[in-house]
Amino acid sequence: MELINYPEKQDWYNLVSRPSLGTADLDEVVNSILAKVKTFGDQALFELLEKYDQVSLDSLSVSSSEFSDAEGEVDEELKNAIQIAKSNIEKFHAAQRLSLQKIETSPGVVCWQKQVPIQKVGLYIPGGSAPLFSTLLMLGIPAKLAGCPEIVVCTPPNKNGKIHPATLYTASLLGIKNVFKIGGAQAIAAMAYGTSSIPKVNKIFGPGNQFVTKAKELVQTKGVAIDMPAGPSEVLVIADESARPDFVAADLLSQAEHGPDSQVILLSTCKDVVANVLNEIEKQLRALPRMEVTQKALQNSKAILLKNLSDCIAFSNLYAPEHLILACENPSDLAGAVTNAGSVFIGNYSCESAGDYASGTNHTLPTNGFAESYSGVSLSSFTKYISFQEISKEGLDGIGNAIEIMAEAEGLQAHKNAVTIRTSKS
Ligand SMILES: NC(=O)c1ccc[n+]([C@@H]2O[C@H](COP(=O)([O-])OP(=O)(O)OC[C@H]3O[C@@H](n4cnc5c(N)ncnc54)[C@H](O)[C@@H]3O)[C@@H](O)[C@H]2O)c1
Ligand SMILES: N[C@H](CO)Cc1c[nH]c[nH+]1
Ligand SMILES: [Zn+2]
Repeated sequence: MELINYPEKQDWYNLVSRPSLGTADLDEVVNSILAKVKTFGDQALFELLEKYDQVSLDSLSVSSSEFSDAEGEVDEELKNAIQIAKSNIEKFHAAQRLSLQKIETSPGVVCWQKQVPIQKVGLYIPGGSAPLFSTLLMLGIPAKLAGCPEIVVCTPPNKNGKIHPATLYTASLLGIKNVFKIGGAQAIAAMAYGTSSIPKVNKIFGPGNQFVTKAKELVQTKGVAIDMPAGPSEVLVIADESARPDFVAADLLSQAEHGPDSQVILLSTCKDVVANVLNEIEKQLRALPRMEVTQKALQNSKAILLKNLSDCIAFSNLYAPEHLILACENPSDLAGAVTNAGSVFIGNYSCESAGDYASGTNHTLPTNGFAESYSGVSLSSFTKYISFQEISKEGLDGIGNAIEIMAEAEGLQAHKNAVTIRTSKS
């Protein structure tokens, strides 16, 4: 991790940039994948599976026997853990249901909204370097709670053409049957355009690597909605003297192990805290099975000394991290000053992994600074709000003149007439 001592505020802008894996032609590669899938459908998907996942398949869909085999392959301990996570995620997301009221804005003018589930949703479950079945809980649970009638799941198969049994067990637990063996930009293209095997959807959800994230960005301009840009994982920790260096190091490593393009940031006002955390990272890193990938992410990562905690929060708000951990003496005070972050973890015992798996919050979150303008996935991500209004004759009499004046001022006579024709003949 690069150590940076007390940078000047004008230099902060250079410090918030995220690493890229250096695929200069990313747009070109992804555009070409999208075009192939749009033109050749399933045939392109089979070819791209061979090219990028080194697997040759006859069918893209997961069969019912694969679902039942998976049930037997997941041990009871993991099933129980998944059920605990499911229960907490359900509780947190069910509480997000809104009670929408009818509002009489003027006498005789009644307006209201109805929450309607998006009819066809596509869930992308990452599986390149790790099978993230937890992501299926994070997307499948709110999709089911919202009442989305058609749920399509795409996830990359392993070299034997199989989906991880825990992913299939989780799908069964949630009552999701449409699971397809396809990953990367090609999976996003399939759900955006539809192929003979994979249905076209209205909105695509889910995190992924740079190919997946770029594909989501490109298809959203072509008629399909997306949740948000949810790319390589990141965490920013603000640690003061009360922080435990071993805990902070463990949290930084937990996000660094996601991939070489992940980034972790440590902010502190105390030299000793930074030195102790960096020592701990070295110690803990050596024991990690994904040491190599984690080390690469750490090369993109920074430990920054700042003058005071209000500078730490100001830097964090500029960085807009996917995850923010406040390992500080008075974390609640700092939490109140957060304006940009995907999800915030308060105090020494709120480890980021808790939000990844089982506390109940959603782990599909905006990265790369997009927390400035996007929220993470929630129940409302799976619904649309349709507005309704019912206006009586008296109601229109009451607001008609205002409408007529405004329409005339905009030079839109037909708009004015639609009111006048109703109100002038009474
Ligand atoms: N922001 C969030 O909410 C969040 C949540 C979970 C995971 N993540 C991130 O998701 C990512 C998962 O990435 P992953 O790679 O493990 O899995 P992935 O499923 O996103 O991508 C794997 C697919 O990428 C395609 N691919 C691989 N190399 C390619 C190439 N050279 N050209 C074109 N396509 C190629 C392959 O088809 C493969 O199936 C990680 O970066 C992780 O940090 C983010
Ligand atoms: N930290 C990831 C979001 O950036 C989510 C995840 C899933 N499994 C482990 N972690
Ligand atoms: Zn994680």
